[in-house]
Amino acid sequence: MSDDLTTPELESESELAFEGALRPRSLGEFVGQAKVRGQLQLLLTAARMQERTADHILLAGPPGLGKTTLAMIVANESGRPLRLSSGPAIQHAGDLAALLSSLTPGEVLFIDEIHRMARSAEEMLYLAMEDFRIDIMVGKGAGATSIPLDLAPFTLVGATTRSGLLPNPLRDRFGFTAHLEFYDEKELAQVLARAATMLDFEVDREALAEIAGRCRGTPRIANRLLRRVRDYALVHGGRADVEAVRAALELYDVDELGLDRLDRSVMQAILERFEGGPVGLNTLAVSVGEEAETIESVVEPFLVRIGLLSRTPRGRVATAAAWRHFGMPEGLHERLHGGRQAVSQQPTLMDDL
Ligand SMILES: Nc1ncnc2c1ncn2[C@@H]1O[C@H](COP(=O)(O)OP(=O)(O)OP(=O)(O)O)[C@@H](O)[C@H]1O
Ligand SMILES: [Mg+2]
Repeated sequence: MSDDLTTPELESESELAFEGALRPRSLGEFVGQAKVRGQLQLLLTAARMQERTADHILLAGPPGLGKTTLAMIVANESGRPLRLSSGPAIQHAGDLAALLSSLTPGEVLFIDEIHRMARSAEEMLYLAMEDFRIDIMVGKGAGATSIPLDLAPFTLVGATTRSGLLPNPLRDRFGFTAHLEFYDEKELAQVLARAATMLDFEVDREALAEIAGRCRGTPRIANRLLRRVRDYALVHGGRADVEAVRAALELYDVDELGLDRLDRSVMQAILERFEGGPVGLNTLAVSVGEEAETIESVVEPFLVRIGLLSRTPRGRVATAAAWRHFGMPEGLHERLHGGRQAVSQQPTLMDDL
């Protein structure tokens, strides 16, 4: 399904195993994010020189950009064991107390989706991060007492796709926050070249560039598309060249901008049925037969990012780039909007096309 190919979230167990095999294991192998890599390198080196645990690290950014990978690299590079947990698994302060009190000195604790942890646990975590100490409540009501418990020093690595949802006191207790950015096409081509080598899959350089342009700035999608192209080359027995990439991805409804079927039907609805907009979210959702929530959180962010759509107070509006990409007659657009002024004039990725 095309939807599966282009969602940035992890799709299945088999994908998890596939990703595990391709994950870079050191900062040196990690492609792109030069700024974050430099910052982490410094932080880890300083900790090593002073023989202490590294500061707590928050990794923030959209799905599939390398947060889990970096957490593993932090443990690897500092030569410490890694303990994995996640926000949804910490539903009570007691869950966190059990986890924290079982850490060995210097361990790296990774809490994925940290914004989904229970409130009561968050408060316990503040103290733990700051003083390596927690207070355990014993008993109930008037007879309740708190027993302080010292913890082994540890490094917390938190990951979140929604850093805005983290309470400030928690955010402030991280010594360093890494904001991961979408990757450019050159970096994605490097991610792909590395993965192809590891998979022992021979693929033309131009073919890699062609895939890189279609993976929405996201290494996870890059690796996933590479897998489909590999299938295609295997079944059709030809070279893994640009033609094979085009044919394979056309089969899966991923176009040259990385748009999938739903992205296209949203854009086409705005252009064809609502004459380019503005159109309200709910009207739009009904017209393509999708939940408004899906359109808003899954479809629109990418369309906005690549400059096909703008969200205005009056509703969703197609940009000039959208009219060009979908091949609407220029004249029609002009007639409807009285010239280009009516639409976003911000320079976008699309303007390079
Ligand atoms: N900088 C990179 N260089 C090479 N491969 C990468 C890079 N970043 C991510 N990848 C690959 O992309 C895949 C997804 O990365 P990862 O699981 O770290 O993303 P994530 O940010 O944790 O996503 P989520 O928010 O869904 O948990 C991994 O298999 C990894 O191999
Ligand atoms: Mg992850």
